[in-house]
Amino acid sequence: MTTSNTGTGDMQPEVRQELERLRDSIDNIDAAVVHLLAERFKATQQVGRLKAVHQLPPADPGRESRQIERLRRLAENAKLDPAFAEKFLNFIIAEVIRHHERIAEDTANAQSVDG
Ligand SMILES: O=C(O)C(=O)C[C@]1(C(=O)O)C=C[C@@H](O)C=C1
Repeated sequence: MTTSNTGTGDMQPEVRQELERLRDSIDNIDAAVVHLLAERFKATQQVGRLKAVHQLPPADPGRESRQIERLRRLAENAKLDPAFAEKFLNFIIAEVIRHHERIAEDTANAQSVDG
């Protein structure tokens, strides 16, 4: 067992208060991020269905390059590390592409059953 302070038990009241205030703010921001991501995935699910029905490829590398370019610029202006913004977008897009592939598979299977 170490003696390092990992909790908030032995903190000065002013420090504890400031930490709580900042954490409330962080919790609100995290909630907003989750809601925004949920909305984004709702939109991409619709794109996935549209692509599947019209037999378009799940990924569009040209579109991704333009999104990354734009997001890096936005990040720089917002004083956020553009490399982090790019990694974050790529992480989300990889998940979207997995969803698109699943939708395409399900759509193809449904069409082969329907004849
Ligand atoms: O815009 C599209 O074509 C999408 O499928 C959406 C999206 C994205 O998540 O933004 C995902 C995959 C594509 O490679 C490009 C962009």
